[in-house]
Amino acid sequence: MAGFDDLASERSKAQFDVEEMKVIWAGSRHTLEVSDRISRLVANDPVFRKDTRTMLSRKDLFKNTLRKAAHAWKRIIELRLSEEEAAELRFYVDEPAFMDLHWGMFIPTIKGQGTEEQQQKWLPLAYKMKIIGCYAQTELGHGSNVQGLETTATFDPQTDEFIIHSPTLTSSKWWPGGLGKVSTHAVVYGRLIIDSKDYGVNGFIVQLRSLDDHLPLPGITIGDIGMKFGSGAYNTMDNGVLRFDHVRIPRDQMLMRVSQVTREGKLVQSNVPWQLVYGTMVYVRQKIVSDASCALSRAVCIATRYSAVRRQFGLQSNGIETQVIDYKTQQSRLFPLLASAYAFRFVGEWLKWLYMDVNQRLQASDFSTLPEAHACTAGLKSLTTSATADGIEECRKLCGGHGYLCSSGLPELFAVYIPACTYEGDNIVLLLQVARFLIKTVSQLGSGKEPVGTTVYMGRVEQLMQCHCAVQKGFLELSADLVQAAVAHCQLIVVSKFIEKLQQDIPGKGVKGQLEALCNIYALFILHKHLGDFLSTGCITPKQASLANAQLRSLYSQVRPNAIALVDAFNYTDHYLSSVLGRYDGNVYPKLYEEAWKDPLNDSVVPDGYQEYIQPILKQQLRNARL
Ligand SMILES: CC/C=C/C/C=C\C/C=C\CCCC(=O)SCCNC(=O)CCNC(=O)[C@H](O)C(C)(C)COP(=O)(O)OP(=O)(O)OC[C@H]1O[C@@H](n2cnc3c(N)ncnc32)[C@H](O)[C@@H]1OP(=O)(O)O
Ligand SMILES: Cc1cc2nc3c(=O)[nH]c(=O)nc-3n(C[C@H](O)[C@H](O)[C@H](O)COP(=O)(O)OP(=O)(O)OC[C@H]3O[C@@H](n4cnc5c(N)ncnc54)[C@H](O)[C@@H]3O)c2cc1C
Repeated sequence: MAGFDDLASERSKAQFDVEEMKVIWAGSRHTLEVSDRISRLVANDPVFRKDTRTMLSRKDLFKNTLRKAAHAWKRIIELRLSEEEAAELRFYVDEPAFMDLHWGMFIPTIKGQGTEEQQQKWLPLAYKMKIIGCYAQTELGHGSNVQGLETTATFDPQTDEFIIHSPTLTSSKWWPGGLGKVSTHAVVYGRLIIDSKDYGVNGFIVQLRSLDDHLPLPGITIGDIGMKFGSGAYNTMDNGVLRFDHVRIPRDQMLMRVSQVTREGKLVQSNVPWQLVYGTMVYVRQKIVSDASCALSRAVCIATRYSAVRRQFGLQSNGIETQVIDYKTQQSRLFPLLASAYAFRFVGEWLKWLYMDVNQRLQASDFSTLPEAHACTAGLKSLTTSATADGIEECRKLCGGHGYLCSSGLPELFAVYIPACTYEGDNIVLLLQVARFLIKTVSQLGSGKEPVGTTVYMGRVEQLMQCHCAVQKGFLELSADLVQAAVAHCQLIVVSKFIEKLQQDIPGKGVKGQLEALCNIYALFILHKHLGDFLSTGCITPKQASLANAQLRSLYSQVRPNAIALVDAFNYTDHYLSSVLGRYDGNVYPKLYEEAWKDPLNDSVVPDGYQEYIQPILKQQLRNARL
């Protein structure tokens, strides 16, 4: 059978130790063991099947998601899974759901923005899921511009309460995941008003639904915002709308780590920067970068395996056609994506470290690295999600016609992934934040303040001072170019972190060599993509450009025999991939054929509607009627 033989033969060609590469990909032997065990647990549990997801109505789809979430929670309790194992389980269930926001944003917000007392009160309830929370920041009228939010939280000194109110239609909370149908509580961002004075945006814990019958509490209007892009995909999530009509909450439900409101209605600022109100976004952006490597590697795994199974043209001496993976054009589209998946993995690892480091410093009242952490998380979130969204679509095209079938797994992966370019900060808005950070750094050159961390190279580039003068003309006017500069800065971080990874001790036969090849492919591909910029700025000569392209072609040949093993190293189960084209065993054609017959349209041989709409045409009744 073609697929079986092809992938088995590909695996036998690998020039490196795949098991050791799995450890590198996972981050450690321990993480590999956990993710391997939990992914198999999910794959073998029939409740977590996802093969009919794209065919269900929204209501059935959503109910099925609730069933899976409840089952996941039951298994987590029964098996006494650790926090790490539970997170892996939710990851491999692979279905966006209210749980993501509860664990991924509600809990981290209370941890990051709540006082010790508030954490003690709310976290045990949230950890035991006695309450379910979401993150209600975005409104109908404002998402990117957080300081433009209109929801108000007015302090009432008479009752020692805040009155949460939606004064306009555009102040309706709009988008929060988990809000529409499930959450009992939310962290709501609104304008803090004391004695008619507006103190800007802060977070408040607000109960939304009764813990007895799940009905909205008085003064609260709540619902789902409707179908989103694609079938299945992000429609498993109840993104919601929420309006408040003078809803009262106790004063101690304002998250008070950054600033406190006293019983007398006095605002007291802590010594922490006010930007910590934005802290959850930094945390989630960091997480999104690691997730980008998962989504991209998944698409690349499907496209690489299928490219080795698929044969078109080029009859060889043995009478069989050429595997499409052997075409240089296929390699030049696929291998940079393979390299990007690894690059994003390693930059994600580094970003996780950076985030932990900044958090430790914050505990010790050292706020110096916060601006850099913000710029890195914002910029890398933007770069990696844009590249991943484009990369998934490229993988679909790399799979030809079959890539367009839902059973390839790629349409749903694309539909579920693309909002990552928008949520947690629109990618352009985030790059503008990076640009501001870069300009600020440049403006300080020569003042004796040496650039550090990811901007250390700036101290070595003389022309940057002139750049600063040019930007004085107007940030907005030059913003399209500044966004490009921000992307270039982030690309430099990605490449540097890949190189730093290679400087670590990397055990396993041939593993380091493969990673070096991928790192070079990533760097040279970026150079190739932006050749015009490199040449026009005199950073490289035309001769160097052509050498770089020749080197890239030679690297593709080096990676070719290892391509299947490099995607096997992701260690994905067939359940997680949910793709007929990406099956581990390569048994593509019989399974594609089998899948087609499962479509509900094939339940009957003659379709519903035949008598009303097809037969009259064929019998020419319609035409005769007109004559
Ligand atoms: C576990 C993870 C998984 C979980 C989640 C599960 C599923 C994920 C799926 C979906 C979740 C999606 C959730 C959401 O989308 S939540 C909503 C997210 N919303 C946004 O991202 C809004 C984007 N907008 C902003 O962040 C800000 O409005 C802004 C664009 C940054 C502008 O801020 P603003 O205060 O108006 O103005 P600036 O003058 O630009 O900034 C002032 C000052 O603050 C600094 N700054 C800005 N942001 C931060 C930050 N996050 N941290 C630290 N510092 C920050 C900025 O640099 C500036 O500093 P200066 O020194 O220059 O004054
Ligand atoms: C699937 C999904 C899940 C979400 N989940 C949540 C959630 O759980 N909680 C929550 O609070 N929110 C959530 N959101 C909302 C999300 O965070 C916002 O949609 C996002 O931050 C973008 O904001 P916006 O919609 O206001 O876009 P806009 O800012 O209106 O963007 C529209 C266009 O304007 C451009 N633009 C905006 N400002 C500027 C500028 N200053 N300069 C140049 N161009 C600009 C943008 O680049 C974009 O092209 C979710 C959104 C989605 C799609």
